[in-house]
Amino acid sequence: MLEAHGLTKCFGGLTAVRDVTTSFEKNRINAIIGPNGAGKTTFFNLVSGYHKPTSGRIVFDGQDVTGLRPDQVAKLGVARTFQSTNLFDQATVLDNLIVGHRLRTTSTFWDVVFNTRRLREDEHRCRAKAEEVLDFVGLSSVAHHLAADISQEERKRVAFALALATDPKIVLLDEPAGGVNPEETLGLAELIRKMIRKGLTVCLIEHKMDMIMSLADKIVVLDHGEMIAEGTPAEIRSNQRVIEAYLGADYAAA
Ligand SMILES: Nc1ncnc2c1ncn2[C@@H]1O[C@H](COP(=O)(O)OP(=O)(O)OP(=O)(O)O)[C@@H](O)[C@H]1O
Repeated sequence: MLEAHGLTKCFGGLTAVRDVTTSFEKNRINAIIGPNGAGKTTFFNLVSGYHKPTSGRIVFDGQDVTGLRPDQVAKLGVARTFQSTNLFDQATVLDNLIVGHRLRTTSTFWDVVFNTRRLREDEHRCRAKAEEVLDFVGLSSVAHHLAADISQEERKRVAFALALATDPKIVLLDEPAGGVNPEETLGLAELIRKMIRKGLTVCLIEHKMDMIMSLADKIVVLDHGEMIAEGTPAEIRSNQRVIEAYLGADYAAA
């Protein structure tokens, strides 16, 4: 569903992603792991159009999307979350979702001035979508709370909801369980499984190895921008190079 072919990104003299070729299958949970600075977020930035690759190609759903803008990539069905979720803290959770969705509707300034039927229909659609995705991520009960008042774990769920509101085919999650406790991490892992049951494809970056090892169908390991391994969790945890570069002896297969 998503393929990288010889993907490379240089920032001046630094090669953040170097000649990465891999693919992520439809309706699977894929993970990218590796030490800090390995190039994981840069890989997401390339795939979602935020950075243009220095060389290489990206193919999504059979279509070459190399060099497309973020909005064009998003329209094709690629959604992403960020390590930290910026919300309008003085607006409710529901309003944050509605605003996120409103930016993608077709009504114009004049529709607002004349309160046209198109505007009212757009508003209705946005609200319905916001309520649907908040229900999906389990946040209906805090829909009317101010974003400033929700927990870190709830912010993570709002990030998922914002991504899901775009009706994506694949969701790229950048550290979805960063800064949340172990019990909440299990809850977020369950939510990711629910996304798969809904037919979505997921690719996540995460440092929480227990979560990744129990969740991922496929793991790609980056180190200094290079892909040093790819495979199932069992293959990755017994890979000597990965153990040395990142996992340490704790995760070596018994
Ligand atoms: N916009 C940029 N300009 C210059 N250098 C950058 C830029 N973005 C990333 N880098 C550099 O590219 C390298 C890879 O960074 P990246 O953020 O992709 O790593 P990462 O694996 O996501 O790390 P972490 O786990 O800490 O989030 C780092 O050396 C980083 O400083």
